[in-house]
Amino acid sequence: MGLDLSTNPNVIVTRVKLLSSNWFVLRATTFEFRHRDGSWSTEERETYDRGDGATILLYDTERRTVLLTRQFRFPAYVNGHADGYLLEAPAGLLDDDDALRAVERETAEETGYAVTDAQHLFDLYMSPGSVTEKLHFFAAKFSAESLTGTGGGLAHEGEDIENVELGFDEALAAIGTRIVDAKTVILLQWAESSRLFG
Ligand SMILES: Nc1nc2c(ncn2[C@@H]2O[C@H](COP(=O)(O)OP(=O)(O)O[C@H]3O[C@H](CO)[C@@H](O)[C@H](O)[C@@H]3O)[C@@H](O)[C@H]2O)c(=O)[nH]1
Ligand SMILES: [Mg+2]
Repeated sequence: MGLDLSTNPNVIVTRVKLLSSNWFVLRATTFEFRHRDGSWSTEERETYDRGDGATILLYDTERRTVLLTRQFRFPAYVNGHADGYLLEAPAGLLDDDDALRAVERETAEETGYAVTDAQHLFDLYMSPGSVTEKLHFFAAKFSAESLTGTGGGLAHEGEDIENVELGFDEALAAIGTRIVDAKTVILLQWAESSRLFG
């Protein structure tokens, strides 16, 4: 993957080396890169490819709350987050589904809520220096009537995911302290800037 890239004439991929495919795929790619002054240099970049993902802000405007999840994230733990538990908007990898279907599936798996009317917001690269993933952002209402399952995540994947309903103002105030997950911050700030809660 990568040798066939041709949409940018200033980039010629010459070598793709598979470094790991233990869980997802880590590659080292060598390419010739034409700089703005016309000179060429040889560059190498590692890319971690987990496919794309989708995430969603579940909101209840009447009760003025959002529904987040809490789960253990080893990469955050290893990088200094004391207990490794993060508050996050529900999210997951697309696998073979389109983004809307994937976000409905992940919301059900992780929270137990059935989402049918998700609004697409935008698609963003979350860590473009090293991770290929583009994340598709959505928002949808949730209510007691749409709680149809148990949530919790997939036990056979080792997931143990808890629902955490927070007041919207409390969630906004927690950005940078209790809430340090980028996709979640983006969704909360989208809700604020679009005056979702008035
Ligand atoms: N064995 C094994 N399992 C893994 C590994 N990495 C992840 N998993 C398992 O695979 C599950 C993937 O769950 P998803 O819900 O599909 O993805 P996600 O990790 O929640 O990803 C979402 O959040 C990320 C962080 O914000 C986003 O990067 C991503 O786009 C997506 O939205 C994880 O919960 C974990 O159980 C690994 O290296 N080895
Ligand atoms: Mg997930």
